Amino acid sequence: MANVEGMKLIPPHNRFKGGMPKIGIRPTIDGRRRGVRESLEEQTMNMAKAVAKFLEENVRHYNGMPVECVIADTCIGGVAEAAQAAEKFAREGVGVSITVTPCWCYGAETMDMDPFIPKAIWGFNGTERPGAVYLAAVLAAHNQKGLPAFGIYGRDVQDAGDTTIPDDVKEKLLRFTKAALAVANMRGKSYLSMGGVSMGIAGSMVNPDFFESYLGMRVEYIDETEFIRRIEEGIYDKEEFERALRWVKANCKEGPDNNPPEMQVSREKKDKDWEMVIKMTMIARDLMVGNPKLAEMGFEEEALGHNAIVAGFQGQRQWTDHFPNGDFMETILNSSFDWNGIRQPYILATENDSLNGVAMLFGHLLTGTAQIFADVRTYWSPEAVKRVTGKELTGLAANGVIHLINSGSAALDGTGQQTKDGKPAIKPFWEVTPEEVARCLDATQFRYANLGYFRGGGFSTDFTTRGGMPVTISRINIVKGLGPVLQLAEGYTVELPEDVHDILDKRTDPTWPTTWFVPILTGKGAFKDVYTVMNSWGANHAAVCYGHIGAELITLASMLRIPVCMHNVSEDRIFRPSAWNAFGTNDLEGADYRACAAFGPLYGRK
Ligand SMILES: C[C@H](O)[C@@H](O)[C@@H](O)C(=O)CO
Ligand SMILES: [Mn+2]
Repeated sequence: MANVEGMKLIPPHNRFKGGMPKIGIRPTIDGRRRGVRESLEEQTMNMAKAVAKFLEENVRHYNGMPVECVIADTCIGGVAEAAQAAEKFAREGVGVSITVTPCWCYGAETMDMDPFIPKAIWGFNGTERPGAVYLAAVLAAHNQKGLPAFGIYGRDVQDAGDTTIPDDVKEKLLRFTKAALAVANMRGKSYLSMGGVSMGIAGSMVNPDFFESYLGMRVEYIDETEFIRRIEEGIYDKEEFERALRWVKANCKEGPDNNPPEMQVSREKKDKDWEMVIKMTMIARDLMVGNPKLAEMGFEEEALGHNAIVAGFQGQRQWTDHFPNGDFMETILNSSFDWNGIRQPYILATENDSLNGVAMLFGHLLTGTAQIFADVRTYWSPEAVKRVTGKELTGLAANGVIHLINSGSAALDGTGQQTKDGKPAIKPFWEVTPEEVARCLDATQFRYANLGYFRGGGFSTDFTTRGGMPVTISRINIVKGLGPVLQLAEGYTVELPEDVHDILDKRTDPTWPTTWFVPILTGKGAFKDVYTVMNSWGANHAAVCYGHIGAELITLASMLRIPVCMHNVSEDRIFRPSAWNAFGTNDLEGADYRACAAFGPLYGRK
C-alpha cells in the first residue's frame, strides 16, 4: 500500500509570470438621457453583477484559481464609454469579454472591438425593452467587421424586473467562458520541444506557425543534451532528489521484467536508471516552468524556465537507444501528484507529438484534469476477439473496442482510481484526495522497459484503466492546403474480463498502460461503427480527457478558427459564434470549415 501520510494539496497558484486573465463584463445601454437611460441603469448593471457573481461562483481557472470578473465602471451607452471600458480592461488584464443588456443600444458604437479577446453577448429576452434587437444588431456588426462573437439569447421571455439568469443562458455562459479562458490562458505561453523529431512522427516536426497563428503561443526548442548537462553538472535540487528517490522507492512498485532472461539487466543498472529517470523528471519540469531553487544555487538563467504550459520529449530514438526512456518522467509530470504533494499536472507529450500535446492542453485547460496520452493502437472487432479468446464481447464493448496504449505519458490518474459519486473518475487535481493518490499508485506497476524498443532501459508505466468513465479522445491534425483540424470522439472506458484483457494485452506490450475505449456511435459518417471511428482517426495518437467535453472543444476550436473534422456531439450542444450561421445552417460541418477559412487563424498575420 502506498504511503500517503502527510500528503498535502499544493494550493492552486499561477506558475507563470504575470496575472491570470480576467473576465470583463460590459453592461451596454441605450444612451438617450432624460428618461430612457436612467430607467435602465439599474437593471443593466444588475445583469452585469449577476453574470459576474454566477461566473465567479461556478468557474475556476485550469490551475484551480478562482476566476475574477471586472465590470466596466459605467454602463456603456456610446463610444466614449466603450473606450473607457476597453482601457479599464487592458489595465486589469481582461482576456474574455461578455456584453450584457436588457435593452436596445447602439451596435457599432458600444461593441467590443478587440480582435483577440473572445466575446459573447447576452441579450435579455424581454419585450418592454428590446435586448434581443440589440443582440441581433450588434452581432450583425460583429460579423460585418470580421470580429466573431457568441450570441446568447434565453429561450423564454423574462419580466423586466427579473434578475435571475435562466438555465439555458447559464449553460451558454459556462460553455463560452470555459473555452474563452482556455484561449486567454494559453496565449503568450510556450510549447517546449525537448529534442527533435521522434521516429519520423510528423507531429514532432513542431510547427511554430501553427502555435503562433492559431494559439498565440511560441515554440521553444532545446536539445536533449541539456538533460545530460544538468545531470552531470548537478543543476537540480539535490534535497528534492533525495526526497523524490525515497518516495519513489516507497510508493512506485516495480513489476516483473518482461524481457527475455538473457537480455535482462542487473539490479545495479536498474537502480541507476531509477536515479536517472527521477532526475529527468525534475529537470523536464524545471525546463518547462523554472525553479527558484536553481537561482539560490547560482543558476539564475536555468531558474527561469521556458514559460512552457505544454512540452514534448522526443525520446525515441537517439535518447532511448542509449539512455533510460522518458516514460516515468512523462507519467509523473502528467499526473496530479508527485513527491511534493497533490498538484497541477504538467502537460507533456511523448514522442514530442506536439499536436497531441495541444489536444492534451485543450483538455487540461477546459477541465483542470490530468490527461492520458496514447497510441490509437488496435481496433478489436467482436469477431477477432472471439477468434483469439473464444469469448464474446458484451455490454458497452459489444460492438468492438479500441485499444489505447503507449509506453509513456499516461497520467497515473488514468488508472480511474479516483471516484465521483462512487464511480471511477479523473478529477481536477484540487479535488484529488491522498487516499485516491494511494489507489492510483497501488493500481500501477513500473516495469522495466522493453529492451527491444528501448535499448537504454528505463521504466514503463503499467496499469489498466477502470471501465465506466465518460471520456473524450481528441487530436489536432495539420493538413497541407487546409491547416489544422480537430477531431474528437466522446465515449466510455470499458473493462474487459480479465482473461480476455490478458490475451489481448500480451499480444501488444503488457508493460504499458491500457485504456479500452468505446466511442458513442451515431450510425452516421465516422461514427457509423467502432471500426470506422478507428479507421477515420487522423494520426497514431489521441489525448484522452475525462468527461464528455466534445461541446467545449468545439466551442474552443471555433474561437481559434480550427475546423472540427470529426465529432459525435449532438447539434443541440454545439455553440459557435453567430457568424457561423451565415456560412450555412443545414450542414454545420461544412459551415464550420467555411467560417474558419474566411476569418483565418485568431492571431494570423499576412
Ligand atoms: C516503442 C514504439 O516505438 C512505440 O513507441 C510506437 O509504437 C509508438 O508509440 C508510435 O507512436
Ligand atoms: Mn506513440
